[in-house]
Amino acid sequence: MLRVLVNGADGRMGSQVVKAVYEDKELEFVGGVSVTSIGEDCGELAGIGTLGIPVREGLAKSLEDIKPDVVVDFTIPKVIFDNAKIVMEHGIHMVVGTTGLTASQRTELGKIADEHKTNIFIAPNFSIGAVLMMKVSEIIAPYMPDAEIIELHHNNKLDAPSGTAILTAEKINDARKAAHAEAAPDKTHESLEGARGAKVDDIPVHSVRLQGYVAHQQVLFGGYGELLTIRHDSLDRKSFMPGVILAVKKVGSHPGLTFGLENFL
Ligand SMILES: NC(=O)C1=CN([C@@H]2O[C@H](COP(=O)(O)OP(=O)(O)OC[C@H]3O[C@@H](n4cnc5c(N)ncnc54)[C@H](OP(=O)(O)O)[C@@H]3O)[C@@H](O)[C@H]2O)C=CC1
Ligand SMILES: O=C(O)C1=N[C@H](C(=O)O)C[C@H](O)C1
Repeated sequence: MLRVLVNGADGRMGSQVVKAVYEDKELEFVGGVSVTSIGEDCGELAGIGTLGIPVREGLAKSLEDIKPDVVVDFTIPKVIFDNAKIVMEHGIHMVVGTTGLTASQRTELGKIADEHKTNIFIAPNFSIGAVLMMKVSEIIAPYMPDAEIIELHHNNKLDAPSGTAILTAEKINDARKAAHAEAAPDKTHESLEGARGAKVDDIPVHSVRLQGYVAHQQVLFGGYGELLTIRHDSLDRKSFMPGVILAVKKVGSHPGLTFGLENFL
């Protein structure tokens, strides 16, 4: 049995992960940590006890007390780098779903993993449909290099653009560069700043935040007299759980840093 601790256990994603770990016969849920609460062996999922200590200290203390095999983190972009560092310094494997890590932070975390002979897996999106949306976009990009991304999320999301949109744009950019394919120049002058979205590389990304959405993305490719649109919708956070559970089971056998769920499929 792999012993799993969930950081951000009472969040929208963390609470789903707690349930998914509970329900898996090969995994043991050994504790949950969040800002307001920290506890061991949450018999009743909602009843995590409070220690009343700062969350950073709370994470370190729970690692020392509980000694999990794997920590899954779904917290907030501001703290994820520190969280991952603390976990790996304790020699524990880490699965990161929290968005916001830059490429250089990921590289640094990879080095820390190597130093401590522990493994870290990071994925901006754990849903199979989103992974396929990115894969298909990579395949299309050399043939239709003009692309824009619209990502649509619930209004409580803290970051924009989404981690998925950034990774999709990077993959499209890499694929069109490798094929020496170029997008048409953008001739538009913005009379209102931001009208053309944010640019990841040269790819415009538009972020929508509205109550009612969960997690959605459209990748729009334009061609000569034609359009191709790829759309993915996560309608329920359960869509991320098979990917999270797979990562928890595989992280121990993949040394150092692994980035992206496609590496485990
Ligand atoms: N990779 C993927 O497939 C997915 C990634 N995400 C990403 O996961 C992250 C979490 O999303 P979501 O569950 O919706 O967010 P929530 O706001 O619902 O949950 C955040 C959790 O983090 C805790 N938290 C808040 N501040 C801190 C802090 N300073 N230190 C430690 N923990 C803290 C909260 O504790 P408390 O409740 O006590 O305040 C809560 O448990 C986001 O970055 C999001 O983009 C989301 C969906 C899928
Ligand atoms: O905050 C969310 O909800 C999500 N965040 C991830 C992202 O930023 O890409 C994954 C998914 O889109 C849901």
